[in-house]
Amino acid sequence: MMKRVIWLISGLNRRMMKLLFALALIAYIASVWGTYTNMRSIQEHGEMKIEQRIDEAVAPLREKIRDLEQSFSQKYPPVKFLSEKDRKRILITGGAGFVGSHLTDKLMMDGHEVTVVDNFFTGRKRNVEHWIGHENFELINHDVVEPLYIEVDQIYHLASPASPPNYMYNPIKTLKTNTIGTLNMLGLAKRVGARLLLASTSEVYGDPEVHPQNEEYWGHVNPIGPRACYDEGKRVAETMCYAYMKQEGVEVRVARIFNTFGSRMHMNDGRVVSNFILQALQGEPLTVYGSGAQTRAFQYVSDLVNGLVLLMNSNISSPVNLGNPEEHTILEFARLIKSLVVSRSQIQFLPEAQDDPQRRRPDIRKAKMLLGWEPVGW
Ligand SMILES: O=c1ccn([C@@H]2O[C@H](COP(=O)(O)OP(=O)(O)O[C@H]3OC[C@@H](O)[C@H](O)[C@H]3O)[C@@H](O)[C@H]2O)c(=O)[nH]1
Repeated sequence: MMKRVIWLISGLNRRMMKLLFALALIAYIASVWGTYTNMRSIQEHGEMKIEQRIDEAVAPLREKIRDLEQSFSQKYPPVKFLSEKDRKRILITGGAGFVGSHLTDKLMMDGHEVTVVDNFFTGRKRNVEHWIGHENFELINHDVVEPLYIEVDQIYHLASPASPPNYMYNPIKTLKTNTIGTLNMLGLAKRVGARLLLASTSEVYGDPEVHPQNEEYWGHVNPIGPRACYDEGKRVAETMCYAYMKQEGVEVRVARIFNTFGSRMHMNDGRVVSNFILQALQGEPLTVYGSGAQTRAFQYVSDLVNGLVLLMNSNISSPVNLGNPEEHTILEFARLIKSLVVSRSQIQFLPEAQDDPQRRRPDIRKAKMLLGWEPVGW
């Protein structure tokens, strides 16, 4: 009996022990789970706080980005919509230069796709920066002395330094640009079937013996003088155009550009208009080379750009003068600029520049008759 009782008690004890052990285990698991969930909630709370702080810090940045995005989409000058059939793919070599950048503006605003190629020797990114990012615009840092492989319908070949101090600074480079560069662009025109317009110059007439200069005149150029790198470079560039036209059937247009002025001429350009304006504004002497009796006629850049576009889209393959026929002496220009700026500057006479053309005035009857173009001034 006693044994049975002891066995019962010990049996009960074993069950109790098991029960107690199970309860202890559950209590332990519950406490571990409790601590875990507690820690998680603290962590989640912390994370929420951090996220909130990040949100607070980023909010003004997000606003700035939104403002910037809005300003990006509004910053371009207005561009016409052209249908696929009318929209052309146009390459402008030297498109970041003085004339090139104004031409870029016109063709972009007319709704075309414009690719500007420039080596930034005299051109400046600033001149076309207002188009950067526009879907119709592309800017390529490239020297035309190297071949270029792109698909285009029209090529305005303007790449070359144009101011006498600039083109004389590195005559070999000027020659390479106007010879190899022009060959490369004519090769491109031939490959892709594009029409090419060459920006030639009144300098092909040299120091002219015919006045005013018409397109029939062959010119009077010193082939070994300091200006020859540009004058002869442009003359042979014209020769190349007509060789490609005759031999390869390339469509060419040749604009003989006379003296031009306007915005985006660089302060250090060295040509007479920018020199005189800068000198007059700074109260420095206006530097007249020689007696000042040599003559020029100046057209405003917007007139020139209109003429270039008209010529490109015409059927005139022979050279066309683009310039303003209103001729004045350089001394008259010096006096005019001095009075317009209301400057106290003196006029200083410096030695005459070698081979400086003495008289220059375009005969623009051809442009008037065939393009309906004449300068309207500024
Ligand atoms: O400070 C100056 C600068 C120039 N000049 C004179 O002003 C006249 C015009 O000189 P520019 O340098 O402006 O231009 P140029 O007419 O000599 O050459 C220009 O011709 C036509 C274009 O193709 C080119 O842009 C450029 O070569 C020249 O007689 C020159 O000697 C001055 O008297 N003072």
